[in-house]
Amino acid sequence: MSSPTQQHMLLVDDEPGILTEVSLLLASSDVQQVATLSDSRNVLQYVKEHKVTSVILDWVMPHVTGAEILHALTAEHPEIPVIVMTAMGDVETAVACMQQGAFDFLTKPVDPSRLVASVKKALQVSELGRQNLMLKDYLLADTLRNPDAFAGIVTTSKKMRGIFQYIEAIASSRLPVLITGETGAGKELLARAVHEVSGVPGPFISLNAAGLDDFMFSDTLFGHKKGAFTGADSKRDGLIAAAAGGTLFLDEIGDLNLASQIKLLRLLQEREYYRIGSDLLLKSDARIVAASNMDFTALRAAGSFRNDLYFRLCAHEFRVPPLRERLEDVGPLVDYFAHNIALEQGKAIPAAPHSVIAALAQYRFPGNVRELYNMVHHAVTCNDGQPLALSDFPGIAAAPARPPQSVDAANPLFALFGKFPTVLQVEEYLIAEAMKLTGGNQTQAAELLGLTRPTLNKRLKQERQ
Ligand SMILES: Nc1ncnc2c1ncn2[C@@H]1O[C@H](COP(=O)(O)OP(=O)(O)OP(=O)(O)O)[C@@H](O)[C@H]1O
Repeated sequence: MSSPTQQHMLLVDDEPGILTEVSLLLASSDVQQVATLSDSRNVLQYVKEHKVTSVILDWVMPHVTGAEILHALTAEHPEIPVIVMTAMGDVETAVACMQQGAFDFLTKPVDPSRLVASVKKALQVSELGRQNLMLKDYLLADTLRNPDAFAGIVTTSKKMRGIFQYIEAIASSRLPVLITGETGAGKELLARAVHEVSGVPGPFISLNAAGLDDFMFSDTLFGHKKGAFTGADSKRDGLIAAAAGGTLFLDEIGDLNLASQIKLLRLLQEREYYRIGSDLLLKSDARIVAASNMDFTALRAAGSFRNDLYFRLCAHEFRVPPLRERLEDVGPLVDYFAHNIALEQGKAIPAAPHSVIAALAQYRFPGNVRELYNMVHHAVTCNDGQPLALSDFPGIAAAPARPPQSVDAANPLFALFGKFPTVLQVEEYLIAEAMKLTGGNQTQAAELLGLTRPTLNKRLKQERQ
């Protein structure tokens, strides 16, 4: 696990030898910022004056005992996990510690790997607690600390606003982020916002994993040594090296083959990798942000995505809602796109009448914001500065003046589409449902739909354009 930022451990023991031994052990295990105190009388004052994220506490000490300190800490700072360390390995002491709210109980001499595991867990819990608090503050205050990072994302949706706040809450964490959501919904745009908000000095580097076999993935991500294979005339640094100090965005991660998944898991766990053909172990500090439009529950159940990799990737996770779940964004997005496209084409900026927006809001947008952009591009290109008209949007029907009642209400098609759908709309709906049901597996989806895989693939590509 990569260490969370802003960690600050406090180690309390009256034996200086133990303080040195444990500090060295933690430093060699990537746990930085460990303060030590040998006089238990100073502990509570220290915690008051410093932002301590976790405490390791000796139980038997002169002056103030571990039990007294634990009691005070759990009462005044319940957010700080306390690990108790004692030579008294009896069950009664262990039970007393845990009942008083200790996070963990270790007996001396302490097993180093057990101690490191416990400390890392405590820091993780403390970090999650801190993020929860920040999240709560943000949600209650409804303000953004870094609005510029979201400037290019047009939205008036509360759901999207909640995502912006979540991104700010996890800004200082270096743990991976998993972004899910349908194609064209804005995952990459939000991944860039994660990068911007985190304020890291390095670049945002993007790699699309779709269609890459294990060799291509490894070569692109990790690079190769000169002479590693026929044609490797010179050394190549991979994208992970280019992302040093920054963010590596792995798009379409659900498509990654199983062999590459193992290599990515190693990178996430150890933050280490090898170039192809090289024995030299290299380190990476890039933050990983991954995205996919697939359903991970289905992929994991089918065995095509490793559980351990999934749990590493989703240390932080959010889903971008499809456009049809935030139809309030259709109007602002049409205005924004029409404005930009008209400027690009040197035309007067066309107005978008309410009737056009209302008609668009009836549509399901399987291709989401990308599809809306393409529609507006077509409309502005065909139009000459006049207000946009429904005829500029082929396939979009006028919104009914009044919601259809009586006969229509009983018809399941109306319940699904809000109006009688076109053949094209039904087809797109069926394809989207089949893809959802099969977790994005095109072969299985084609079977369900009674199509061949190439035909389905062609239709999906047409939808995306
Ligand atoms: N809220 C938004 N405001 C402005 N532009 C947007 C917004 N959401 C998406 N876009 C634009 O729509 C297009 C698709 O967005 P993006 O590439 O981020 O989607 P995606 O979810 O990553 O898609 P895919 O799964 O196909 O990779 C991009 O051109 C992006 O700039």
